[in-house]
Amino acid sequence: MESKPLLKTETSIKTGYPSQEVGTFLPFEIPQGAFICMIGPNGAGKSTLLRSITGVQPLLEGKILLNQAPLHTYTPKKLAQSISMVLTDAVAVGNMKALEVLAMGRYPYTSWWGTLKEKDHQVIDKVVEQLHLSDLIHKPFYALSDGQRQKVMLGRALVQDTPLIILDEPTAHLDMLNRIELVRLLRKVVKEYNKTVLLTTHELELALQSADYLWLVAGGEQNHFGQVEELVGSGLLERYFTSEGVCFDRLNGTFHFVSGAERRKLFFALTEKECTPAVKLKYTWIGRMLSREGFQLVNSAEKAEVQILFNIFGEMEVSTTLLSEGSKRVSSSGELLQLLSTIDKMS
Ligand SMILES: Nc1ncnc2c1ncn2[C@@H]1O[C@H](COP(=O)(O)OP(=O)(O)OP(=O)(O)O)[C@@H](O)[C@H]1O
Repeated sequence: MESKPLLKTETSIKTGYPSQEVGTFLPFEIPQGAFICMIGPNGAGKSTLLRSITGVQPLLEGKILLNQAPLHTYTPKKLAQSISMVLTDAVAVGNMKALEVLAMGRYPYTSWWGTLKEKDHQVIDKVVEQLHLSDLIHKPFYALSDGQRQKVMLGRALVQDTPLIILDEPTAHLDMLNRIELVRLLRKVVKEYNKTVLLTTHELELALQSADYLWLVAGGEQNHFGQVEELVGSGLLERYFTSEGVCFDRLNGTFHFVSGAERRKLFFALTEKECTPAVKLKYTWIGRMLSREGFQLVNSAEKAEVQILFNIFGEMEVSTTLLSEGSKRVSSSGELLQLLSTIDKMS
């Protein structure tokens, strides 16, 4: 049996401010137990939509239902028991210990005095165990690293024990390993505890690899919500990001950033089909680097202004009529980029 949606709209909604309309969103349904990544360019309206979903910014049109009830009918306490928010900005908590920051997550359940009961301590202890926070909780919050703080803030959201957890750019200050660790943790929260996690990110590949649903927020009417496979399959992602100066490789699920400046067409090929895996690997990654740098890789030498032949020793013969000597040999990606940049300046 289909479970009831956690969050839904019955009609289109409009987000924005009295001074400015920001976005229109077609009716959507967000299920319980889903991992959703919201992506889109700066200023497109992601934070505004999050503010509307958390009840901070009233909608200009339409209404959002949270567990079947309109959001505006929720008391602040009931809302805090339903939605938790993890912000990237530094939180002002003075000299508080990490444990005290965690415990703040229980405020929607405590009395006016904030006294914790047995049940509150049990919830906190469980989260400390789940997130392996025991080494951190007795340290002052300000003395933690960005990654450790992020983990404690996620812990606070879990302590708040809400069906919906919203995170605004949670990976912004994290290194690669901590980003992967955080995403793994969030997916665990979704799958094991049936929470719905909604986060904003500018890391498209990370979103594609981890999300069940994507929310593309491009502003105005250009907003789409759907399962990752649906959005990729329909070509929407490709169209959407091509216009943003990014090429999307549908098969690999990877993005190539296209530089604004027009760069040359290159024919980049292996001289021999049979070569060692190490040479193939170097060839593949140099090809990716060239795309990333904004060169257009074409599949025939006739269409290209520069030809780069990659031999079995990992060396590259760069030929173009623009070079006085006709061709030049380079062996590293750095040398290749330098030569291509020199060629760029030649016409
Ligand atoms: N309090 C406000 N009053 C009026 N307009 C606002 C307010 N806050 C944001 N805006 C405007 O709303 C639009 C959307 O901003 P929003 O912060 O939602 O974008 P965003 O997608 O979250 O951007 P980013 O990726 O840079 O965080 C922008 O044009 C912004 O200037």
